Formats: sequence, structure tokens, C-alpha cells
Amino acid sequence: MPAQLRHLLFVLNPISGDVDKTDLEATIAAYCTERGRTASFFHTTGQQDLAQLQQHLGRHPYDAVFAAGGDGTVSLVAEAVSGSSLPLGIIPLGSGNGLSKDVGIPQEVTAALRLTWDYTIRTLDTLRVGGLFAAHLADIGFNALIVQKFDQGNARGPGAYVRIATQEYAAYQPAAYHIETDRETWTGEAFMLTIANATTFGSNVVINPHSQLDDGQFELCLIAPFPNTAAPGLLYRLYTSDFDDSDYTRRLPCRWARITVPGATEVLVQVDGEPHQLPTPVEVHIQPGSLRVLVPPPAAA
Ligand SMILES: Nc1ncnc2c1ncn2[C@@H]1O[C@H](COP(=O)(O)OP(=O)(O)OP(=O)(O)O)[C@@H](O)[C@H]1O
Repeated sequence: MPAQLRHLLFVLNPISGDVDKTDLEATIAAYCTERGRTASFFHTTGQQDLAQLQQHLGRHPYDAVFAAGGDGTVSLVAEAVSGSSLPLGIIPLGSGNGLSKDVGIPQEVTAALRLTWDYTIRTLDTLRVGGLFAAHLADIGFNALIVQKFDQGNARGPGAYVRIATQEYAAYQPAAYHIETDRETWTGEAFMLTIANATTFGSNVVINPHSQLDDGQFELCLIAPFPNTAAPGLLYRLYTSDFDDSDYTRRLPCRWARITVPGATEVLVQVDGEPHQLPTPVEVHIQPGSLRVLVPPPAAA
């Protein structure tokens, strides 16, 4: 039996996903009370959330902190607890919920709440991308642009994301990159360059198949510019864990990387679902075993 988690903090993002959260707090509180746990709540505001959460955690001893929101909320809580023994729980309530899917957390609220008492702990690597914390996936290029447009708009949910991607695809101009890692050097144009600790985007696109969140390395997953005629085949491979079989893809496994965009002083980078304008070169470092996550125990044989 795992240790009992008695005092739980739930970090709630009121705007994540396209999800009505009116009854969420009452549902969580009732679930915890019934099982002899205490539930406290921290509501994100979108302003200084990391500093406020860190301060709160410094004043109150909890046994676990649950992120109830999307990838941005999960990343916020993950950063607040990373490097400590405090485990992260996830109640997936965003548009994509990438990390929760990658570690097998149920996507329905009550099923995910079971992790408050029935869990095992998995210790994951995290990344620093241009100094920013990343637990899941970061990228430069097409997807970063779509995430930025999504962030600037008012519509949430997967439908809005697909609508923006379809609008932007035809006019998108791939950029050139120069990459140095602890193992190799690569120069060329890319439609998209993913910095992958994990395997799968919340959209179920498998950008980095058969890799692990706890293997002490990450992968740079490159998609070269491709003709329109190649798009359906490429998309098919991305949804069937076949990334390496395309003529337009390449993966660079590494522990450290420096990404330069020749001629540019800054570059748009999507980090755990949030867009950031970062100075180049962008350095990426792995932080092995830095995050403890509550995941479902292995199914009994
Ligand atoms: N009270 C709030 N009002 C406005 N924005 C907020 C508030 N709380 C958090 N945010 C913003 O919400 C964003 C994080 O949202 P989150 O990623 O959790 O959900 P999502 O974007 O809908 O889902 P996903 O990332 O899975 O697609 C951050 O940009 C954060 O600043």
C-alpha cells in the first residue's frame, strides 16, 4: 500500500479548456471528505501564479498538490514542486491534457480523483528550455505559431486549435536552424522542431514515439518542409506512432542542446502549451528525476 495522502491542495484554473467548473470544488471536497482527506484550493489568476503558489506551499504542509486544469496549469504546479519530494497529481481539465495522457492518468474527473488514495509514484525528468521549466513538450516553428494565435484568441478547446492551424498552414514559411547537441550538429530548414521530453501532444499526435519521460535524455524531433502532397501521409504517420518512417522527419536524442536561428535575435517557442518569445540561441538542459507524479498503479495481473 502507498503512503496515505491526507492533506491535498488542488490548484484550479477557472478558464482552462472549454470546461464548466461550477461544481468542481464541491465535487472534489465531497470526494476527499468521504475518504478522510482534507482538500484545500488555490485558484490561479493568470498573474504571478508561480510565485504565489510557491509562497503558499512554503506556508502550508501538503502531502500532494493536484493541478486541475490544462497543460499550462500542470506545468505551473510541476515547476512549483519539482526538485522536492512533494508529488504532483493531475485532474485533466484542459484542451489537450498532454502530460496526463502520456503517463496514463484517466481523463474523467472522478476517475482521476482516485489518485488521491490509489496511486503509485513515477519519477520523471524535466527540461529547462531557454531557462523556462518544461515537463512535457516544447517546440519552435509551426505549432508554436498556432499556440500563440490560440493564446491571443478568446476561443478555447481543440476545435479552436484546429481552426487556427488550418488557416495558418498555407502561408507558413519554415525557418533555418543550427543545432548543436552533446552528440551531433545539424543545420537545415524545419517546418517544426519539437523539444520532446514526452511522446504525445494532447491532440494525440505522437511526435516522439517509444521514448520515456524518465530515460535521462530528450529528443529534438525535426519535421522538414514538405510539399502539400506529402501532408496527408505525414499526418497519418504522426497519428500512428510512425514518426521515423517519413522522408521528412529526423530525431536527435541528446542530454543538452543549443538551438540557433541564423539572422534572428529571438524566436517564438511553445513551452508546455504556453507561447514565449525567447532570445537565441535557446539552450536546453535535462533535469533527470526531478518530478514525482501520482499515476495509476499497474493493473493487477
Ligand atoms: N483566472 C485566470 N484568468 C485568466 N487566465 C488564467 C487564469 N488562470 C490561469 N490563466 C492562464 O491560463 C493559461 C493556462 O491554461 P491551461 O493550459 O491550464 O488550459 P488550456 O490552455 O485551456 O489547456 P491546454 O493547455 O491543455 O490546451 C495560462 O496562460 C494562465 O496564465
